[in-house]
Amino acid sequence: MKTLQYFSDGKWLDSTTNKFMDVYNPSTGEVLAKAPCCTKDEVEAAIAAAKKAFPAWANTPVTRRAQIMFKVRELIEANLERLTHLCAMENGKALGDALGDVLKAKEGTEVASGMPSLMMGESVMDISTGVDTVLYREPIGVFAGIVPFNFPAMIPMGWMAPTCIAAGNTMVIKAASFTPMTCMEIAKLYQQAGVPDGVLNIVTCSRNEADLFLTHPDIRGVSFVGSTSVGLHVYSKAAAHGKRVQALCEAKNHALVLEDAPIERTAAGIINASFGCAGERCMALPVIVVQESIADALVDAIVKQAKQLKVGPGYEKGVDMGPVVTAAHKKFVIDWINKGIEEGAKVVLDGRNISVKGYEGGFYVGPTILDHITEDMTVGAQEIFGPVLCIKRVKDFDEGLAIMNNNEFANGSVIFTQNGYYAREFQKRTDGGMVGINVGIPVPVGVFPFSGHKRSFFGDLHCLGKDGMRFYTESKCVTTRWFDEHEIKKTKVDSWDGTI
Ligand SMILES: NC(=O)c1ccc[n+]([C@@H]2O[C@H](COP(=O)([O-])OP(=O)(O)OC[C@H]3O[C@@H](n4cnc5c(N)ncnc54)[C@H](O)[C@@H]3O)[C@@H](O)[C@H]2O)c1
Repeated sequence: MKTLQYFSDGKWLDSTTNKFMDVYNPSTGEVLAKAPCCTKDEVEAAIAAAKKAFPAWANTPVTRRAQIMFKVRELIEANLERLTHLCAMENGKALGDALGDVLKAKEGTEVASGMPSLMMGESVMDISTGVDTVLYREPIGVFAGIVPFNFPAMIPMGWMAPTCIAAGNTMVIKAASFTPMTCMEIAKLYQQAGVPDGVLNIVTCSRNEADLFLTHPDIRGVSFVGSTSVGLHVYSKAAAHGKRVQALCEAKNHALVLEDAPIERTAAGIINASFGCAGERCMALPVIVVQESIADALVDAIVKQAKQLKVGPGYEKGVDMGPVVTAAHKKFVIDWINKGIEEGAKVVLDGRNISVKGYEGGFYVGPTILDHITEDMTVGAQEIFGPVLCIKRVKDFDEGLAIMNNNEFANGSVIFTQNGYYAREFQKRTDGGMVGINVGIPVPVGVFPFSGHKRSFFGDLHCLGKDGMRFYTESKCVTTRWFDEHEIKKTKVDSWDGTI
């Protein structure tokens, strides 16, 4: 078992604390590593290192910063297999899902390599007065990143660090306590690529120490991804201390399936979206709203395909679905299934008692499908973050859409139909921020913002794309009057004769 170090001011350090957090291998239930609970002093020292590194990094030409980011991209590419295995090992997700996670970290660095054009300013010249106005964007200072366990590569090292750093800021990331290792391995690649000491720092710590980011005077902004309750706390506390904040939070994404949707293809899209990453992703599809006329046929097809999924250790070839992240989360998911049954759901596939031979200690929950979910059942409304699919039956498009929008979260929403009119109506009227048409998951693309709505997001600027770049920079507007070259025409108000 490995004792992890934290990364501060370009050095990998042992924490002085004697408190550690267990990092499990969820596929076996064994402890894989111990992550330090960094002390308040250690977190403060990482913030101080980021502050010290900021002026030189901000003054490094943006083209040079972009070059370094491209080097990081090449190193991620060269280490793809190793990082994918590590991600599958610490998180439990299947290799294909882990590869997707790491590839998204690579994509983030690719987009950040285009920072010179992303940060390009604007100018306005007023010939009559000889005044030019130039708007440009500049880095802000030290940012904090607070990340969840479910995408150990993509979120810290694809959504946060590349844009933040390429824009000229410095950053301290609080890695997820359950899954800090992939993030740390990618941080080593940043170092290898030439990111100077102190520009990127990674700590692992408890909530109390992480809370320091929200009030510390040297932290200018906070990027948070996690649950809605913590997100609201982070958003309100950090904003009250004058920081810019983006908080990406929970989801209960629904898919509407209309009666003209091809059953087998739709079921395959749903299987991937609902059970990929064992349901532990914010774009997962935990609720299907299906038109009554095809409901039985669709449920049969989903159940048939779900039964074929191979559940096992994420890092083994041929496995479709790994375990959930911890024993406590397994219990949470099973408690929700039980609650759904108490509320009146009909279990058509039950994953509560699954056992994987040779891996009996792993945190497995098999694919579970609950049918006949109605609007009064909380199981169909609250985030479970596990492989649990709820089926709601409706008579038509309007009823389905109304049910989907009657949801406190609005991260993503999807429709399966061949009818162009309904597809268009859906994109206009759905509350979801990320919308899919005939795809199970509207995948975030690095050049566009990733935009949840309602209680799935708090803040003004989303992550990724131009919004991400704007979050990590502030604009400066410079007005210049060229006295030597232009005669200044003054408007004489007292000479106005009243004619309009
Ligand atoms: N909307 C999105 O894009 C998106 C993406 C991925 C995950 N998520 C959400 O993340 C959640 C799962 O992740 P989780 O269980 O790690 O979430 P969580 O809210 O428990 O923790 C998120 C992070 O916040 C830290 N934290 C907790 N209390 C804190 C405090 N008081 N001050 C500062 N930091 C604190 C945690 O240590 C962790 O690093 C799910 O709800 C999921 O929907 C959302």
